Amino acid sequence: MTLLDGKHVSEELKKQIATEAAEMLEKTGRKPHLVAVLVGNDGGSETYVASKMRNCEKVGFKSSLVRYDDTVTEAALLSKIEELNKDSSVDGFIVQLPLPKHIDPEKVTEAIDYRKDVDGFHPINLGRMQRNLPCFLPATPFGIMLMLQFYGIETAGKNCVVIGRSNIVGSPMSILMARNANPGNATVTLTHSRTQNLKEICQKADIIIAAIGKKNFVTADMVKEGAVVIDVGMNRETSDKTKSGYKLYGDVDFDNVAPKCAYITPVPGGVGLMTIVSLLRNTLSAAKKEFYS
Ligand SMILES: NC(=O)C1=CN([C@@H]2O[C@H](COP(=O)(O)OP(=O)(O)OC[C@H]3O[C@@H](n4cnc5c(N)ncnc54)[C@H](OP(=O)(O)O)[C@@H]3O)[C@@H](O)[C@H]2O)C=CC1
Ligand SMILES: Nc1nc(=O)c2c([nH]1)NC[C@@H]1CN(c3ccc(C(=O)N[C@@H](CCC(=O)O)C(=O)O)cc3)C=[N+]21
Repeated sequence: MTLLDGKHVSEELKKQIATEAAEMLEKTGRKPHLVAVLVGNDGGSETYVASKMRNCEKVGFKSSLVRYDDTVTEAALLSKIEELNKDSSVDGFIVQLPLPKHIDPEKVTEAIDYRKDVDGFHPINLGRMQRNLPCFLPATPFGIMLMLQFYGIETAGKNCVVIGRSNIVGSPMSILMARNANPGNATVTLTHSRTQNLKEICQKADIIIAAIGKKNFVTADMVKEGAVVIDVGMNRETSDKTKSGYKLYGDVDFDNVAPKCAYITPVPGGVGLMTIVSLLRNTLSAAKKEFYS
């Protein structure tokens, strides 16, 4: 069993990003600039956004945080997005999800200029991804592709089962794995809460990508010997044994599944770190106008 080490891979990819950012500064006098919009004070979101900002500094980007109380109106948020769309000092921005119930995430996503949509959630980026056209790829699925590529894991012709069909992880993941590209060219089954016989479907999988949001959902009896298991889950439980006051669990019963796997990602230290590096990659691409002028 080989552990897919998100810490190692993300550090390697960040070196390359830092080099390119330094070259850009040299040539243009500008740093790539990412803005994160955070509404409310959800513990997970606070941690992830803080980590995104910290990583920007590490690779020589400028980063700014725009904070709102969870009582902010949808109109006020949309008007901020309009302002960020027009601000030429901002290369890319993200609105951290989830949003409070009174704000429609679909409206917010579509309001973002697709040329600054470094999360890759806008329908234009989604459609361009499906067509294999240059675009911002959604950070988590992109990070998983980078991880597979780094370890030279063969995906062509493999049976890939994605569990979960969210807009930000499962659905785009299934598109990327099925695309005629490398990595890609897998035979993909996209499963969700209405799927029947999930266990039997998983048992046939060469690659399982779990994005459900439930601790220990993927158990050893679902996994075939020699499978590749990618665990996207970030389930936080309070704990008095850790400094942070919480402990993170993936969606996979790691202790029992890992011995059967050819490759597996740990949580923490796996996909989450790749998500952040992908966001940095997209921000650099935005600053360089690699996809859109
Ligand atoms: N590591 C990272 O960078 C990231 C981690 N995450 C984490 O990944 C997990 C998933 O996130 P996200 O995609 O946003 O989650 P969502 O809650 O949006 O989606 C969960 C999906 O799982 C499906 N599901 C729920 N129960 C079952 C079941 N019993 N059997 C089969 N499928 C089921 C749902 O089906 P249905 O559609 O039918 O409801 C849904 O499609 C979370 O733990 C989240 O914190 C998320 C983003 C990035
Ligand atoms: N607009 C938007 N874009 C996102 O990309 C987005 C989002 N909303 N909402 C929530 C999910 C979740 N997500 C993670 C990012 C980093 C880690 C991460 O860094 N994880 C570390 C540990 C973090 C910790 O210690 O708590 C790890 O796995 O090692 C996890 C999860 C991005 N998301």
